[in-house]
Amino acid sequence: MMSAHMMLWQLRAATKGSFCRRCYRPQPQQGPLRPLTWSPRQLDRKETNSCPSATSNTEYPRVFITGGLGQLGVGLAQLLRKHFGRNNVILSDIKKPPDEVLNSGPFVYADVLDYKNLRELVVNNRITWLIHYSALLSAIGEANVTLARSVNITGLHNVLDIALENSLRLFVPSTIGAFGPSSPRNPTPDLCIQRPRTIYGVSKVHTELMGEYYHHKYGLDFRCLRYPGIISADSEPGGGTTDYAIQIFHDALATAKFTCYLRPDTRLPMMHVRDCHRATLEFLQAPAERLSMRTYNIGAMSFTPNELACEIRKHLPSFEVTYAPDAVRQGIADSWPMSFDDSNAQGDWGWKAEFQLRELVEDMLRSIKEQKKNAAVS
Ligand SMILES: NC(=O)c1ccc[n+]([C@@H]2O[C@H](COP(=O)([O-])OP(=O)(O)OC[C@H]3O[C@@H](n4cnc5c(N)ncnc54)[C@H](O)[C@@H]3O)[C@@H](O)[C@H]2O)c1
Ligand SMILES: C[C@@H](O)[C@H](N)C(=O)O
Repeated sequence: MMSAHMMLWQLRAATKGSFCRRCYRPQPQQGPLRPLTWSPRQLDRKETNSCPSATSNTEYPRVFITGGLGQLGVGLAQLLRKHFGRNNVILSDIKKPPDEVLNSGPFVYADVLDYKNLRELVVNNRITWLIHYSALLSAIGEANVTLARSVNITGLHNVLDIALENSLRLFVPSTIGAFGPSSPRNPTPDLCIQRPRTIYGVSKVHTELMGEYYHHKYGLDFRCLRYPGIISADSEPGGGTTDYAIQIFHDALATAKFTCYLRPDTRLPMMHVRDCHRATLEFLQAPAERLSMRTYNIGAMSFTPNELACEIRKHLPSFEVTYAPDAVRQGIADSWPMSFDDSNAQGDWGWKAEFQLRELVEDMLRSIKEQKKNAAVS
């Protein structure tokens, strides 16, 4: 049985092209829309799950972030709230939020494997943009393939269906990990062979292809950026291969010693977290006609552990690094791009990173020192 809302959506999509998410006026068609043939999932319980802010300003997008308590979600929510208003950005996760997150704006529990709950949240909070951050990253995914397959693939299917049914703009990040040993590695272009050897990479190629398929078949406004390794001072990394490039700063300041699980010459693309958040916002705001693709590489810099250590030594001359490569993470890193070609993102929607290695190191050391000082005071 098809819900009335879904039938209406199908009828509109089939007969008139896509519609404005707020006023339902017809919009220029972005791709060939065809009648749907699959059975939508049904809503069979009362929808009560809404945030107190569900009736706030409708001029701005209403944003919902899944997996928002990881390394990237809180910072992105902060930036989006500056632009769209505190109550127009709802963070969600399956973890308990710290006080400062609860006090900074709406937060709700949402498991991306619970389709009905997620749909209820999207409907009751009149969401227009969905940012899907829930995932198990590369190293932790290899340690738990079944869970990674479930969260990264089944979770994505739920999100895709909900985005389609509710005409959302859907952003899902991909990664340098979506490439593999047979991809060109230096630099890696947007379009090339992708045969990753991790469940994380496989799930992200699946994301890219499913999102693009829904875009071309049904007109879903799917947008995807392949992030490099993201470096941030104020949040813990979530079990990736690029995490060394965060831990190194904490250890450098704490003990002036660091043991690196990658070889000194392992080159990987990296990006400062503020560039990552800005890229995400700019890409989400880019007019559809400027996007010649739906999945873009974004780049900033590329360095090895040895180059990073040398840059840190300019500030902390006694800093020592020893190398003890870990077979799993070294194997993953050796199969990933060494640098990213992001010329399409630059040309289509004006992407340009602000942080290079020097600025990144200065900012990380300053931010961590400041955190330590604040912690000592409180
Ligand atoms: N951090 C990076 O360097 C990086 C690089 C490339 C791409 N990305 C992508 O960006 C996104 C965010 O990355 P991150 O570093 O914040 O990840 P993270 O691992 O730090 O956070 C992921 C979050 O997902 C949540 N989660 C797990 N299972 C869930 C479920 N069933 N339902 C809802 N939430 C669930 C976790 O609790 C966690 O808070 C991911 O999709 C990741 O693949 C990150
Ligand atoms: C690169 C990225 O996807 C993540 N930081 C990882 O290493 O798994």
